[in-house]
Parts: sequence; structure tokens; C-alpha cells
Amino acid sequence: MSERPPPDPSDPRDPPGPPDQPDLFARPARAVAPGAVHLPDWLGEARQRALLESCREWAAPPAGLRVVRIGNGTMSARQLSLGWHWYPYGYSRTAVDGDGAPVKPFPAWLGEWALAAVAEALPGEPPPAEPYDIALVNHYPDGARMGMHRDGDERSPAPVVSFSLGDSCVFRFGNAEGRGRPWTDVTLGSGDAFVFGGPARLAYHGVPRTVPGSGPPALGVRGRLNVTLRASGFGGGG
Ligand SMILES: O=C(O)CCC(=O)C(=O)O
Ligand SMILES: [Fe+2]
Repeated sequence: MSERPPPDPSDPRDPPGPPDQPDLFARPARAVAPGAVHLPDWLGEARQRALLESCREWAAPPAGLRVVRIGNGTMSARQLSLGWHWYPYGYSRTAVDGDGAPVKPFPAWLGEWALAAVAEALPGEPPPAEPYDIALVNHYPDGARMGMHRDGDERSPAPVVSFSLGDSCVFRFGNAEGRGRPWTDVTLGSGDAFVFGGPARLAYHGVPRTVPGSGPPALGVRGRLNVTLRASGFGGGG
């Protein structure tokens, strides 16, 4: 999280869009790189509300939302885990860098959402061999961001599935070689899914900025929420 690429407002692929007219034009599914697919508006209003309600419950202690310390600094997005607790850089069954409490269980319905999103994003690919058993929930207050990194602490090659709620963000999807270009900037809005697997599974990615106030007012999220689902591949009952 130490590398913070500056925002690139001149990039024509990076329009935040008028926040009051998000649905004026339907946004089609788009492959951003081989194995990486953006599914706009994948969660309808009811499922966005259900996921938000669950995030609020998960955010409460024990093992709730926390500030993540990395090196000498802290991440600006606050985070919680389900199933397995992620810390820099590994997984445990308790919030070892938080209050030490057992991690909350990974709900089966999130695993079903993940499989459905993968099937839609990557048709023709065999379904993941291992079950989805990890969720990381990130809350981005205004001004928060996430540096370029890769999700490399899981053993399973199953695609990562991400769901966004609330404010839009610029999601920067790069390559597996390093933190630099080439990358593609994608606007992820409330209800969008993003799947990255296969050759894109270990690609560097990050969130250079969110767009404060751009979320659907009726949903009532302050800032931005992102939920990423992963398969640990750790075995032993997940
Ligand atoms: O907030 C996002 O869209 C990305 C989150 C992410 O990359 C992560 O949790 O590893
Ligand atoms: Fe990530």
C-alpha cells in the first residue's frame, strides 16, 4: 500500500460520470484484460440493500471493522474479514492484528453470488474447484484509496469476485508483472461486480480515488463499500 499512483484525470477511460444520472445509458459487461471482466449493475437494489445490511452487522465488534496497519503506516480504507482474517500478509482464524476475536463465518449465500458472477463473467471456463470461503469488506471514507497490490495470499487460483456499494470509485486494473502501466481505469459504481481470474488473477490493482457523494442516495451508504470474495484453497473445511 506504499505506492500511490497519482490520479490520471486526462485518461479518457476514466470518466466519473454525472453522479445524478448513473443509469441514463446501460453499461455493458466489458472484458478489461484476459480473465478480468466488469459486470455493471450486477446487484439490483434489493441485493445491494441486503449486502449493505449484512456489512453493517459484520462491521460491529467482535472482529469488526478495523484500521489496518501496514509497515509504518495505515491503510485509509478500513477493513473486516469473514471466513479467514486477512492481515499483512497472511490469513488467520482470529483477528490477530485487531481485537483477537474469532473471525465471523463466511455465509453460504455470498459463495453462491460469487459462483454466479464467475459463471456470467467467464462463460466456458470450468467453475472454481474450491469453495469461496473468504470475504474482505473495505470501507472507503471520503479521500480513502488503496495502492496498487495483488491478492496473493490465497492458495486457490479461483477468480476474485468484487462487489461495490455506495460511492463510485476509479478501480485501476493493471498487469501481473508489476505496479506500473499498462493499466485500465474502470469506474465501479454501486451494484457493480468485477471478476478477475485466470491470467488476471495475480494482476496488480488498486483504487486511486473514490467519488464522494456519487452513490445512490436511497441506499444510504456513506463513502464506498467493497466486498471481495476469494477461495482460500487452505483445505480442512475452509
Ligand atoms: O475496493 C476495491 O474495489 C478493491 C479492493 C481490493 O483490491 C482488496 O480488498 O484487495
Ligand atoms: Fe485487491
